Amino acid sequence: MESIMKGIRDGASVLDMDPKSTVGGGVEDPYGEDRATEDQLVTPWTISIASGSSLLRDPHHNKGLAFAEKERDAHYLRGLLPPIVMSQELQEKKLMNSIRQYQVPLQKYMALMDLQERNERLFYKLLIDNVEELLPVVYTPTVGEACQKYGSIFRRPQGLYISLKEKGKILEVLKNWPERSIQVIVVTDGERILGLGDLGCQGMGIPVGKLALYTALGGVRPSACLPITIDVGTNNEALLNDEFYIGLRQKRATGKEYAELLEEFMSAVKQNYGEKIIIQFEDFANHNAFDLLAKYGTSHLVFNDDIQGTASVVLAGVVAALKLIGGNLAEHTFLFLGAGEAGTGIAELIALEMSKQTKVPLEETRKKIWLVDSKGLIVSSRKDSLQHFKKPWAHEHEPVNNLLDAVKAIKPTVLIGSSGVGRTFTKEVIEAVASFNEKPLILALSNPTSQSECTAEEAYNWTKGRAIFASGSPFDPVEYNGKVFVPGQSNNAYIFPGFGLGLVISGAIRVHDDMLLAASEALANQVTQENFDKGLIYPPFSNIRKISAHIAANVAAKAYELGVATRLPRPQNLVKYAESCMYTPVYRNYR
Ligand SMILES: O=C([O-])CC(=O)C(=O)O
Ligand SMILES: [Mg+2]
Repeated sequence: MESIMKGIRDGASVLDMDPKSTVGGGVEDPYGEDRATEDQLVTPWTISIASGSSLLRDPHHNKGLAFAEKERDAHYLRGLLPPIVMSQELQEKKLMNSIRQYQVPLQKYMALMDLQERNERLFYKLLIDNVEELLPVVYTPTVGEACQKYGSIFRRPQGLYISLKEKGKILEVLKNWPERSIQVIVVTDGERILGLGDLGCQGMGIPVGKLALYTALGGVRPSACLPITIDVGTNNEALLNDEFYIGLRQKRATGKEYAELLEEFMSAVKQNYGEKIIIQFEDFANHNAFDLLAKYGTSHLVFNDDIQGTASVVLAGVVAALKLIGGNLAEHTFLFLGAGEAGTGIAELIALEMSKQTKVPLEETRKKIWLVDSKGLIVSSRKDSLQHFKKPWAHEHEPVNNLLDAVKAIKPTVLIGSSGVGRTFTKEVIEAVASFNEKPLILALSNPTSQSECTAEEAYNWTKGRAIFASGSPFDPVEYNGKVFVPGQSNNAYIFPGFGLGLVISGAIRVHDDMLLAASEALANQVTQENFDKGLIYPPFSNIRKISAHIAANVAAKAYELGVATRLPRPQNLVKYAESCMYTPVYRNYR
């Protein structure tokens, strides 16, 4: 009972098409009609999909009760559905009602994952229309808990698992994935999931969640997104002893064995998908993250979200915050707690921007930025024993062995937490920062909420309401002295979906630091006076698709300028073009 359906697989295909054409042409029809003419509808956009009960089980095409009478006739659905025909809007209302009944966030997460597997368009419609409410469910903090319990809540695979068992066969494994035209891969090896540590194979929740945002926030087609978890074992004893653990039951492979598997993976990906495939590294441990980025940054289109995405979002927040705290970027002094991927990545991008603004060499601008790690302030006398990514931050200073003393010695105007360790911005630390800043900028970036360096309430209380505060995971508004303070969310979710879209629409083949600066600039420009008046340094997520289009346009423009864009000719109006390419989850008509 196969029926041929002529139409676009899931709406606008972002790449390889003419924006004026309605076929794969990026222009989404708000009414879900495929208006293309018959002869435009030839392969590759003519597709064959299941009908009847298989159609109801195909999440890409299933519309549930929204199948119209004619569709029910044409696709053998008569009798398989109750008589009512329900609009997508009413389905959305019904699902939001039921999700709101759940008290436990993990139950909401599971309900949403079930929906994604049942009816993809409805899932994305919910996520897009209710982004502020649902982001904390499909993303941080709930996705962290989901990863911790992934074995127990596992129902169906949502991405590709590549373990040591697949060594020598990775290309074949990639070919097992049902979709062909992949544009973005998010890959993790599970060693540093948010600030929760080594969750091994159960890290899969992260690529799945990140890619859901690629679609909902950045408009990349769901069928172009591929979540991958590389399983080389785990050093997490609790997981190794958990009877429901889904990964390899062995200690992590390292050294040559690890490098060879990654090498095979990287070349198989390029061989299978070509050089324009985006590979986003996510939640690798420091010791692998920097090396992988350096090794593959010159041969592949790679992007490390924790180093580069986080850097770009924080730079945007800092630049926007200058409107509230005053001064130029180079006039500020930065102190970080945490000198890993996020800390050093952010520090470097801030130093780079300072250097561009002031024409002062990078080696000099770096001196405005100080980092504290588990052993204290990073200073030149520690240089020999430092990991390579910390060395640029080893400035001349006498040793200081804790954060509080470092705050007193350095007197930062901006305090940034990138440690992965919760509650490390103590009352003394925050009070010290507040003692020499009228408006201290405090960013507690570690995720999920349990790992945040301080809470929003602490930041406002301990600074007597003077802090400009943002955190990686969301906090509710706080009332202090009769005034309501709305904390911002400084999370790479603002950046990577639009950044990726920018790479896709320009056909970029490499990521360059200037593209990260371009993304930051676009995001900072989206903060309105109304946002500033509320003390916000980021625009609300409710506008994220517009924000992503602006980020994409700025990134694409930079890719053209740098000569790494392959999609020619360059579209004139890149913002409009980006918008026109974005996937929308409105149901298609199958008639
Ligand atoms: O996933 C997030 O919320 C941000 C991020 O990349 C991380 O914390 O590793
Ligand atoms: Mg991450």
